[in-house]
Amino acid sequence: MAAALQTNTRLNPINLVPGRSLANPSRAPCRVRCAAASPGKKRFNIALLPGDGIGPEVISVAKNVLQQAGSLEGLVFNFQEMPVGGAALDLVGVPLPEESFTAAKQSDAILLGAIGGYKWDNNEKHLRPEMALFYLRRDLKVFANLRPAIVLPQLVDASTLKREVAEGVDMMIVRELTGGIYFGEPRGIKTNENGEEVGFNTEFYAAHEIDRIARVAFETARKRRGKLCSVDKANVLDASILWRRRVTALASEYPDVELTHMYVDNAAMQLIRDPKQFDTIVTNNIFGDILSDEASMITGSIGMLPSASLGVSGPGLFEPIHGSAPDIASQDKANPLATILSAAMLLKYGLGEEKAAKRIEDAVLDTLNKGFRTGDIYSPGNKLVGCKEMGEEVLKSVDSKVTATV
Ligand SMILES: NC(=O)C1=CN([C@@H]2O[C@H](COP(=O)(O)OP(=O)(O)OC[C@H]3O[C@@H](n4cnc5c(N)ncnc54)[C@H](O)[C@@H]3O)[C@@H](O)[C@H]2O)C=CC1
Ligand SMILES: CC(C)CC(=O)C(=O)O
Ligand SMILES: [Mg+2]
Repeated sequence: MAAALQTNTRLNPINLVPGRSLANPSRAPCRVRCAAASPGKKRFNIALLPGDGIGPEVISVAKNVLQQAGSLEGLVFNFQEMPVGGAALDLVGVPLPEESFTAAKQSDAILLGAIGGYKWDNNEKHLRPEMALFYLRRDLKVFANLRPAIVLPQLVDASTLKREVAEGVDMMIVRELTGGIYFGEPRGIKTNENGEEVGFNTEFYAAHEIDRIARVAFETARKRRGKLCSVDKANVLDASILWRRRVTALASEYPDVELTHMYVDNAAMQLIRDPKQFDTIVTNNIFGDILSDEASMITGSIGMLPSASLGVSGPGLFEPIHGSAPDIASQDKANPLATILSAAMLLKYGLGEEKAAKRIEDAVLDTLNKGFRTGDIYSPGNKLVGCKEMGEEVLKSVDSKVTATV
């Protein structure tokens, strides 16, 4: 049963392992010093950014799982919890306080819940909670966002697609995260010469931004099934024309990877028609945002999809792909598995601690095997649990695995 998630463990993307950064030498001495203080132990600083809505609920659960899996592998975590998003706005009036950013930047890895909520929806743009996400991603320079979408055998029936269409789906969406229309200039709302208000954004990509995400995607595909589909809108968008040209030019460096191109509207359709045709997808910021939400439903729920955001140096940012789900916040209904699996990605991609990551992945599968389900992935015959209980069950599975092997 572990096979489905293990597929994931083959995905170590090139040398994008932030925990090994030479550009942040402060971390290496810490590990040496702490290892000396407690022999056999490695110590890591983890920034926890719970955020809003269901964010604090899923982070609290994932933190315990991370701590437990780590401790079984001799890892000691020093957690520093900081406010971001609406929580920070309420506390100090800005979505990303300097102290929160500094704590994140100086950490070995960051685990984030989710940001946003009705309360702040009418704030001016620079005072919207979501700006914290954009500042974090931009200023941490985490341009490569890996979003694995795997239909676990235990959850085939939770998929909204027919069993024969969903079963066996295992894809990796490589989303460009720090460019494109979410960051492009000019943008704004202004009044035009006719006195009418106009809103505008700019889809902007420089060649180097396309090349670096394409390389991550080629390397990722190379370690998987060797198939890369680049998704764009090159029939109408200039930025996509450049995107396709640059990705195509790089293909000769990866002769072992089969490159195809697809327009995003077709890709949205093909994901539902025949998702198994996809192995690795590379796409821009906005298309990756949308297609990964779509892909999540193939796996059963948006509450199942983790993500890793990586740059060439500095800490990685790990978060579920879902938002703050204000409609179910504070009701103990959230599925924490996406965040728990993000913690596994943190261990694997952020800290290079694959064994601890596998403990979490196995524990998630074990918990699902035992039939525990939150409402979003529930099907008759299983045991309906809330966020906390799901977390407790995963924790028990992390522990029982140890008991079994001792
Ligand atoms: N990374 C982040 O922090 C993100 C933040 N947002 C923000 O979150 C807020 C809500 O946005 P929505 O568009 O409603 O997207 P959302 O992802 O928060 O929720 C969409 C739907 O999925 C459900 N859902 C999400 N996560 C779930 C989980 N773990 N377990 C069970 N059900 C879950 C929600 O209940 C809702 O019905 C907004 O303020 C938005 O800007 C949205 C997406 C990402
Ligand atoms: C605030 C949103 C753009 C964040 C989001 O939806 C995402 O990164 O998936
Ligand atoms: Mg999104």
